[in-house]
Amino acid sequence: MPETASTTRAPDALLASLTPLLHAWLPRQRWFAGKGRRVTGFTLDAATELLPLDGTGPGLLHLLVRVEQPGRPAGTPADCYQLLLGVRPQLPPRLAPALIGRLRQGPLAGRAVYEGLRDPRLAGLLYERLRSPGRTGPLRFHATAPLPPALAPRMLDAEQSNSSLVYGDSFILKIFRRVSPGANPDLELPLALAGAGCERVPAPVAWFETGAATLGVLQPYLRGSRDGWRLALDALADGREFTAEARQLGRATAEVHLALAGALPTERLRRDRAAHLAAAMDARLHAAAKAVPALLPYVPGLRAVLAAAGDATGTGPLQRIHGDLHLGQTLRGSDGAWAVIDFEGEPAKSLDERRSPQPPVRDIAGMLRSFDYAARTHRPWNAEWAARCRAAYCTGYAEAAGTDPRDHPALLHAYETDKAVYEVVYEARHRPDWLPVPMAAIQRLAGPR
Ligand SMILES: Nc1ncnc2c1ncn2[C@@H]1O[C@H](COP(=O)(O)OP(=O)(O)O)[C@@H](O)[C@H]1O
Ligand SMILES: O=P(O)(O)O[C@H]1O[C@H](CO)[C@@H](O[C@H]2O[C@H](CO)[C@@H](O)[C@H](O)[C@H]2O)[C@H](O)[C@H]1O
Repeated sequence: MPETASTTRAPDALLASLTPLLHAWLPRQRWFAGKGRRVTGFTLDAATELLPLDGTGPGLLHLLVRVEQPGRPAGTPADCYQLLLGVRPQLPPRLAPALIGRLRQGPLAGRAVYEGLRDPRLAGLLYERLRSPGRTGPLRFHATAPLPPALAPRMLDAEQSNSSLVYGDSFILKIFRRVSPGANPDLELPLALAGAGCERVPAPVAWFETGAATLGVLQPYLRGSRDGWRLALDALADGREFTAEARQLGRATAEVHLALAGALPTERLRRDRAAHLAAAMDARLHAAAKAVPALLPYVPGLRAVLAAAGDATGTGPLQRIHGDLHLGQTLRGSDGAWAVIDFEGEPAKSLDERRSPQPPVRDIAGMLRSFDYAARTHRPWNAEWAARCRAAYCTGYAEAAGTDPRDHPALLHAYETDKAVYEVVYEARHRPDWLPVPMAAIQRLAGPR
């Protein structure tokens, strides 16, 4: 498809009219990463009309908006978010829950602005755009193979860091919400794994980007699969073991690690790099204790545990990893095979940090924490259930990778601690009711005070 110049006219006037609506709506979105800090203003990086706004039918406006908030470290840009806004003269009743507000000024005054992804007509248009590679204004669309036409869209209602649309139960499109310059690992790693013939990860079939940042990825939808978190909770509720599944999951993790190490550059873990990793954990702990003072009494005990990462040399090379592995990032198909999804890494970390080679034990620690999470959210608490899952997972990993993470217990503890610290901040920001879950781990990992 030839390039179509669809950058919106009068972007400043448009932003001025949208500003009051965004002030009220954006901070309430689950995917808004700047929670707890005031929003002081917006600036536009790009505004693209994927469907004209001034017609009698719906318009689709693609925005990359920077959100100004106080407390940003000097020299770092404001966070940039991707928005897909529907604009209609009248909003049909079925779209009422998607309403963001009505424009009060400017040439489009009176029109309703709404979450465009909730409108099947606009979500369908986005899919059709992905089917025909090419450019629209600053947006570039790519596809690896021809895609079937006209698949009915539905937006997922999962509590997510991004937003996803399922098309006809055949494909799932993830729209990244906070976007940063650089290849998003959620496109980069699945593409590399597909190239390496690893079948544990759904291979991207289309994506769009700006040349600087990845904006969305379309992958096959694993119909009939269930995620590991749900399956683990069901097993707990039914009083069932989950060790066979955990062991298979350990194998799947090892296969993904081996494929990533084969497909992308690795680094030898030298003493200075290990010291740097330990210092970064220490810095994260201090930042976390500042953000969540409940951590403060545990800081001395936790620091001692984290220091072990400084002696990590001799535990294998650094490599690209998943970066935020937990049960919710795994899907078990009807054939019993595990798949791994969402290679974006921890949403709060910078893209550079998420793309840097890491010890694979970080992922293992993430999954071990997840078994603990599942057991902790179930009543009565069943610590032994989690311990058996954790052991089975490590056994499975060792069978496929040839190295057992339990051979380096101090390192494993350090990474579990780092993950639990991350979780404390994550829960305090996003789900305060869940804070006791990682705090229980913090108490255990910090040892007696
Ligand atoms: N390929 C897929 N097949 C089936 N379901 C999927 C697939 N990819 C993601 N999902 C579902 O979508 C949800 C959100 O996807 P995820 O990549 O974890 O997004 P986020 O980064 O926003 O958390 C997952 O919990 C999963 O249930
Ligand atoms: O899936 P995301 O990339 O959005 O990851 C974030 O949200 C997760 C919660 O949805 C969070 O995971 C934590 O809670 C899970 C249970 O809901 C648990 O299985 C994980 O072990 C625990 O870390 C994840 O940390 C966060 O980055």
